[in-house]
Amino acid sequence: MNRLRAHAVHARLGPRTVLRGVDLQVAPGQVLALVGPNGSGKTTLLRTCYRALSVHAGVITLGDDDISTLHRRDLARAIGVGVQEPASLGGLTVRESVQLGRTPHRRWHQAFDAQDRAVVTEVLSKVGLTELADRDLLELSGGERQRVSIARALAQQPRVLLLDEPTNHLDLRHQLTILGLLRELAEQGTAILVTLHDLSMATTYSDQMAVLDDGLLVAVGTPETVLQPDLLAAVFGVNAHVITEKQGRRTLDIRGLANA
Ligand SMILES: Nc1ncnc2c1ncn2[C@@H]1O[C@H](COP(=O)(O)OP(=O)(O)OP(=O)(O)O)[C@@H](O)[C@H]1O
Repeated sequence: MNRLRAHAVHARLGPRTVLRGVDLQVAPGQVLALVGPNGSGKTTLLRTCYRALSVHAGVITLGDDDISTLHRRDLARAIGVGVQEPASLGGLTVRESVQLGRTPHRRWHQAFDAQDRAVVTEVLSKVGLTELADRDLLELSGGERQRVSIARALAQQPRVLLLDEPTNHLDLRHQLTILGLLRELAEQGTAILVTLHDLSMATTYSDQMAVLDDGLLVAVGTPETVLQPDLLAAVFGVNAHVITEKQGRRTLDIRGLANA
């Protein structure tokens, strides 16, 4: 029902074909990390998944529904999106901005109620923004803005969460907080598709990884099956391998550049 799936998706930006037949699915309870070099098409794939960009060919489905046929409000209720905040977005406080995540749950002109406010307060606390709740967005650092964007998506309480580089600009403590939150949400049944540049974090925190290279999906599976040394060298140009500890925890041991 809440499975998000890309079927043979092609996407174009201007004259360029950026996605070339991508098949991918993320199920409830799963964190799927989408990784790949700069320009491989990660953001583009994410954008097709929340209809910010139309597919050139193929289809994106949520359960049995083609997302292009869903009413905007139904799509917004089902899919939460956290992307980089534009720096110039001011005139709202952090709390007001996060509260906008509740909009799909309200009728037209219906005021936010006590439940909305409780959700917002909880989410602000989870991402460490309680102290900044009344600050104008213009007065935030890059990492703080990033957490506002994530908080707004979480306040939506979506069944599917799409996040583009959520750990960008975040200090290590906040990176671990956010990735821990994603694990918590997945355990509660949310389907999570997240783009990450940090392969180590992706290895440790995801259930599944998908590797995009020049618009093609070249591998999908658990981090240890996907991140084979040959793939890490060919796609990312690094000499690295996954270590699985006895307790099942995975880490990526990065030795350096592949040809060094
Ligand atoms: N407006 C545009 N017109 C034409 N090509 C574009 C446009 N925006 C991006 N591209 C190209 O599309 C390709 C995919 O870009 P995309 O942003 O999806 O990659 P990405 O994997 O998210 O990259 P990064 O890791 O650098 O964020 C890149 O080759 C990029 O140069």
